[in-house]
Parts: sequence; C-alpha cells; structure tokens
Amino acid sequence: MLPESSTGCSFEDCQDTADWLLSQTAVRPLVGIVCGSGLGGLADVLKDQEAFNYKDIPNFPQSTVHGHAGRLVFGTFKDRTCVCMQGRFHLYEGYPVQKITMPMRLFKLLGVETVILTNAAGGLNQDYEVGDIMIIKDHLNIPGFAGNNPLVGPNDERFGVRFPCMSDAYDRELQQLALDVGSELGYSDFLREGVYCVLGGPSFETIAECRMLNKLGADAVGMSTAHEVIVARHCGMRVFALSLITNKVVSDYNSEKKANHEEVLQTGKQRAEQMERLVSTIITRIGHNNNLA
Ligand SMILES: O=P(O)(O)O[C@@H]1C[C@H](O)[C@@H](CO)O1
Ligand SMILES: Nc1nc2[nH]cnc2c(=O)[nH]1
Repeated sequence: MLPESSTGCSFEDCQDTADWLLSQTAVRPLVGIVCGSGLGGLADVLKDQEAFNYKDIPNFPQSTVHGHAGRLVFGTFKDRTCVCMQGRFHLYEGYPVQKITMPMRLFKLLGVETVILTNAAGGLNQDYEVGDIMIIKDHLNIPGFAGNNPLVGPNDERFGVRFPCMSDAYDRELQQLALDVGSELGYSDFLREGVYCVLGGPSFETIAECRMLNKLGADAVGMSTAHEVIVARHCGMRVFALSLITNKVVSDYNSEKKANHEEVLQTGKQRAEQMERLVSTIITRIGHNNNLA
C-alpha cells in the first residue's frame, strides 16, 4: 500500500480536511503558527478566536503529549489572519512522518503563505543559557539520514517538486526581521541564531550523542520542526522557526543533571510572554504575498 493512502495524507484527504474547516470558519489564514512544548499560550495572542479540537477535525492526528493541548485555533492578530496549532505531533508518538507533517499541507490548502514554528530544545552550544531564544537558520535532519524523510513515497506534484531545495529552507528576510524586532523589544541579550538538530526521541540524548551533535555543528537539539519545515517548503510556504532553549544538555560525565520534560515545560512558562511578544510583533510586520510590511 502506498504510504499516502495508508496514512490519510493524500492531496484529496488534505483537501477534504481543508474544505471542512473552511466551511466551519470565515477566517482565511495567511499565517500558520505551530506551538512547541509548553508554548501553547502563543494562540492566546489571537483575537476573535474560533477553535477546533483535533479530535473533531476529519483526518487529523491527536495530541498525546503533555504541554500540547490539541486545538486548532483560527483568529486574527491586528489585521493578520492566522491559524495556530496548539499542539504538534512527533515521531515518537508513533505516527508516520507523513502524518505528523500533514498539518503543513493543510495550512497550504487553507491559503497560508508564511509558517512560524516554535519548539522547545536542549542547548548544545556551550554559550547558550536556559531561556535563550534561538532563531533557526538551518537544521540537521538525523532521521532523514536514515531515510525517514516526510517526502519519501510517491510525489504529488500538486504539492511540490520531487526534489525540493533545502538550502533556503529558513527565510533569511524573516530571520533579519526577527533580529530587528528582538532588538526593538530589548531581547538581544537572549536572542541567538543557530542550527537545530532533530532526533526521533522520546529518550533524551546520551552524553556521547550530545558531544557528537555539537561537533557536527548543531546548536540545539529537539524532536520536531525539521520535518514540518521540509513539507512546508516543499509546498512553497515561507518558513520562520524559533527554538526556546529550555534546558542545557548534559555533556559532562561529572554532571548530576538529568534532562526532563517538567523543566522543559517550566522554562516555556517563564519565557512565554517574550516568545508571544516576539512572534506577534513579527506577524504584524508580515504583509500579504510574503512581503514584509
Ligand atoms: O514539540 P517540541 O519540539 O517543542 O517538544 C519538545 C521535544 C519533546 O516533544 C519535548 C521534550 O521535553 O519537548
Ligand atoms: N532531544 C531533545 N529535545 C528536547 N526538547 C527540549 N529539550 C530537549 C533536549 O534536551 N533534547
């Protein structure tokens, strides 16, 4: 059986879901937002909200992770129309990679032009502190090295080309905009730019793995985002992504520290306000047709 037909992620499946949502709401979103672990409050910046529980949306996966509410929220910020995933899907939940990235194709069919993704990540870069916000400039897709890429399988040209370019995955104008906005808001001391590495999870990294990833050029490590970015770029949406450094990875055999999900959620709470202000200000500066206002 073809992967797309087995996972409910074909063009027709995504179109059915988009048509259903568009029949339920008058909002026509131009910006799509994905909230990382503990960062679901980002949806609260939206005005005139219309929310759908994932369980009520045809063909949609379910959130199974604490810190991912499982709601799709439509609304506006200033005059920008948005759709926000309050909860994302991860490989470790057991979904095929095509399923966890299906919401990106849905975004496209809803009319989204720009996708803003957030995640919680462990800091590999020795200079990073807990609470730093990293503008993602590139990624290492480790599951992809082993063939677990969301574009594996028959290519549907209605979404995009067979061999999409990824050297421009993270939009450089939006990265610059984020630096400018961060500086205006007084966030420069904790705003970084770096490379995000995705692993399958759910176990956190060993010390040897952290050392290796850092040597490979990764600044932060997590369990999401890169797959979504690949699918969003494949179907031609502009991408911007942020990692909140929720913990420093353990890379010293003498350390007593242990990575844990509670710390991840706690740091999310502590930086929620700044993350929300940064993202919402960026949204106000994104114009129609991908232009910056
Ligand atoms: O959805 P994100 O990438 O923010 O979630 C990260 C990775 C794991 O799901 C979890 C670990 O604490 O946070
Ligand atoms: N893989 C991974 N994901 C995370 N998400 C938040 N912190 C971490 C981490 O240290 N490692």
